[in-house]
Amino acid sequence: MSVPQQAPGAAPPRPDLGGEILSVRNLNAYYGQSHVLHDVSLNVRAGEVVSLIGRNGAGKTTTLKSIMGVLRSRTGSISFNGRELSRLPSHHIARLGMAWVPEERAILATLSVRENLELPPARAGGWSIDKIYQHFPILRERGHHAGSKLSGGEQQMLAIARVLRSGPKLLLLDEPSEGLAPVIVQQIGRMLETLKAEGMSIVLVEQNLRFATRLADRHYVIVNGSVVDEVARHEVAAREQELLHYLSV
Ligand SMILES: Nc1ncnc2c1ncn2[C@@H]1O[C@H](COP(=O)(O)OP(=O)(O)OP(=O)(O)O)[C@@H](O)[C@H]1O
Repeated sequence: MSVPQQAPGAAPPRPDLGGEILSVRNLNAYYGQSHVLHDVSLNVRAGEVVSLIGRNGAGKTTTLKSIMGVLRSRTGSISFNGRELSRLPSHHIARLGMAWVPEERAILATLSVRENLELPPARAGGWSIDKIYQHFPILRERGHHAGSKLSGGEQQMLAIARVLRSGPKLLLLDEPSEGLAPVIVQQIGRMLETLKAEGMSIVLVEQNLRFATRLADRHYVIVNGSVVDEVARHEVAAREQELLHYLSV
């Protein structure tokens, strides 16, 4: 697999990025006695797309779950818009403007696309259904189809669109390209590019390097529960082999 070519050092830093929206410091996380994350530190600026890349079992999903408060057995500091989250339950964290789209997508199979979109309570700043349909017309076309009748890619789009209803400031996306055909992966990529253009901040967990490098401004490499490297977008081409090595089994 090759990644998009960029001249090393050529990409300008994004002057449009805001201040730090998420700051994770020395995060340690546990499943029972099992110590899975070791002093993970990372940060995200407003409007930035940051990827977490690494092999199966590296700790990417656990990092998202810990940030979102779904996994409570953790230590360290997680600051979101300057607010410390590490003692808050996940529903409180969601109300502060963070949204998690898990790998399993969790859309409701018996409800239609529209009903799935109507289910989350619309909050101030949340996307209206019209805005969602305008940006992602495939969901309008499928509006009356049951969740179970959607393709994997459409389910993924619906799962992402649904969380926009609550007006999140930061999206945590767990392997949105997982299990999808290349042409569908491109559709999801376009959807995320649209969100990026709208100024959304995103943490993207990926094993698909091509997909991650297309979207992300920076990459954190996770190996055995630790962040071992950080690679900026403009360094990707020069460090492609290293990145591929991190992901190879
Ligand atoms: N519920 C759980 N109970 C115990 N151990 C777990 C649990 N979930 C994950 N683990 C272990 O924690 C480690 C990190 O898993 P995690 O799911 O975060 O990895 P990942 O990088 O997201 O990889 P994948 O793409 O396979 O999900 C792995 O060793 C995994 O076996």
